Amino acid sequence: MVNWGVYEAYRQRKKRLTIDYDGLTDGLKKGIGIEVLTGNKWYRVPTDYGEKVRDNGEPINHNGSPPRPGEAKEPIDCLVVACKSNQAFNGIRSLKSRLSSNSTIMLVQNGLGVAERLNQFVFIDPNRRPNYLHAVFSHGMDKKDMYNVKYKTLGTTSIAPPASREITLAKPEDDTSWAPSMKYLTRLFTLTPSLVAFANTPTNVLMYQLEKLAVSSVIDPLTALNDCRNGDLLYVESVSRLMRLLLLEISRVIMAFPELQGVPGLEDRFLPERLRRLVVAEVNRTRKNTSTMLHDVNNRRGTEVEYLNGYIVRRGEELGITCVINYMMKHLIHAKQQIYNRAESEAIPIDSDFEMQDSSHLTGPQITTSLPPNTTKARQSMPDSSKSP
Ligand SMILES: CC(C)(CO)[C@@H](O)C(=O)[O-]
Repeated sequence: MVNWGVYEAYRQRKKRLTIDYDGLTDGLKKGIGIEVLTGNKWYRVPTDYGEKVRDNGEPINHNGSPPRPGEAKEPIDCLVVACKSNQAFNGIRSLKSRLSSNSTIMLVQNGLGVAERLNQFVFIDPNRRPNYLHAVFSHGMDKKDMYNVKYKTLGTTSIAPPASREITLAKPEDDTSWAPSMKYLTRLFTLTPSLVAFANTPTNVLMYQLEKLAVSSVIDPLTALNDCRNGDLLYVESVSRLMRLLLLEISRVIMAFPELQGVPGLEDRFLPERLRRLVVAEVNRTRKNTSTMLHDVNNRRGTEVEYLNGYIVRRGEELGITCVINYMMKHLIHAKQQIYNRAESEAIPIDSDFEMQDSSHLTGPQITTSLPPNTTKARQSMPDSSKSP
């Protein structure tokens, strides 16, 4: 958990994580080991920590020495990271000393480019780098509160290692080079019925991820900039025009990806018009919702924009394709955050340790932690995304 406030909310909820399936609640009550992040260190929380009574009402006698959290240092074999891309980068960075070339990190995000940036800035030595798996989740869920989700529509979980950027047309995709922790994690997922998980090919998983990225790269910044619900984007002529321009660039970049060359049906699948239909379907499906980027901007948190539009801009640059509309979107989001922060520079609510540790320039405006408790100050955001974290 990313701070003690999050742990306290979990404790108040009687340590229950619940999934609501059509009114039937599946509560997971016990046996979950919890670690909490504080000052860039993870602490393992003893089961009785902060408790005076057991679940059955019996008082707990700590014999004068209540259990205290100790720093968690054990190596991690398998790590599943299902938070937003900017948080994933910072969270994994804080676990660096516990991850090795025997570990596997499963990344489950709408944004792309987390593994690349981890390799560039955190796991710089290729021989000591953990393995990665990507997972794409298509189950429909609604978050009711922090520990309670409602399961809405059946989907699947598709898993694969990252696709290679080298052109490997004739090379079959096999698992002979998979580390034991990659095989273990994949088996664990595929043997869990409710996840409907299966091992897929790297290119198939990448294409699912790119569809999600295209959809989020349109809906998230447009709703965050217009401060509106997803459904408000429909039937607005100026929005439709912007949507088409964004998707023209996104489609062009994706079709030039070296790792997708030769994939049958690529041109049809990533045609701007097909992507537009995906966006409109998602806007309709989530029309009453506010997007995560709008939430983040309004709550003065870092956003995923560098892993959505920013990813397209960076991949476009590598391929010689200039993406001015996506570049403008990401800078409009950064600008909005910087303007908010400057206006409130003496009173930014700090919402979590996680964000405070987010020293990444990727997430826009930053908050310094070296000030006295009641004084906060806007951090300067770096002018561009692609230098150092
Ligand atoms: C807009 C969205 C619903 C697309 O799936 C998602 O990216 C979100 O909530 O930000």
